[in-house]
Amino acid sequence: MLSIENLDLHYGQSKILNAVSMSASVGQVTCVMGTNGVGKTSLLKAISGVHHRSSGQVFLDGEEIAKIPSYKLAMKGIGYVPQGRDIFPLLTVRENLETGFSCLPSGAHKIPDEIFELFPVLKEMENRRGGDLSGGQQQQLSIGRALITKPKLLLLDEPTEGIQPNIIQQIGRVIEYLRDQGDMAIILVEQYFDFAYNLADQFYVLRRGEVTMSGDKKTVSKAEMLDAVSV
Ligand SMILES: Nc1ncnc2c1ncn2[C@@H]1O[C@H](COP(=O)(O)OP(=O)(O)OP(=O)(O)O)[C@@H](O)[C@H]1O
Repeated sequence: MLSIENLDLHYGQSKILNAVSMSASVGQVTCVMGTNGVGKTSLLKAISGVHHRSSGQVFLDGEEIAKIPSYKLAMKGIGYVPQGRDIFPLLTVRENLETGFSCLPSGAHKIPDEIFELFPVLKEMENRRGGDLSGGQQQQLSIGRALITKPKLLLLDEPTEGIQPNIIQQIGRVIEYLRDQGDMAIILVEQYFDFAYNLADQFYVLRRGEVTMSGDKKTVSKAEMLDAVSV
């Protein structure tokens, strides 16, 4: 459903991604792994249209999307949970969720019960300001807000960063649930190796902006994957 071919990305004169090719399929979690600063976030920015690639092609269900602005890509089904969460601190939890309505036709402006079933704390905190939530609660809100847009491709940028273990487990269960529903592709950028390994169906390892290893979890051992990430 997502296919990337020879993607280059620059910030000014600095080349950050070099000929990256990858794909992601519906019903699978595709993990992008790598140490700090290798270009994982930049890759998600290129897919979501937040920062456009310099060359290469990105296809969503066969349509070339590399030059489409991010708000239009959100309407086409790309849900983005950015690193740092980007919650609107002065809006309530409900209002944060409702910002996702802008991607939906006016008849569909309702928060599905499923969001509160997946993240009960969002119901409890519905009228609290986003800025008053803990980091873990904000992460759940950020994922919930992306799900409101009914994505067919969900991009998650380090959802475990700075989050307490019980919420990490809960987020892991939600990712598994979404994968098993079988109607979206999930790209998970993650540095927490065990979390990523447990969830991954396929993976790509980035190093200095290049894919140095990729594979299917069925054919690559955990030790091989860990070696590739740690180099
Ligand atoms: N807006 C920007 N302008 C210039 N350089 C940038 C910008 N954003 C990121 N970079 C640089 O691009 C490189 C890749 O950054 P990126 O955030 O994509 O890496 P990352 O793998 O996601 O790292 P981390 O795990 O630390 O988030 C880094 O060297 C970073 O300093």
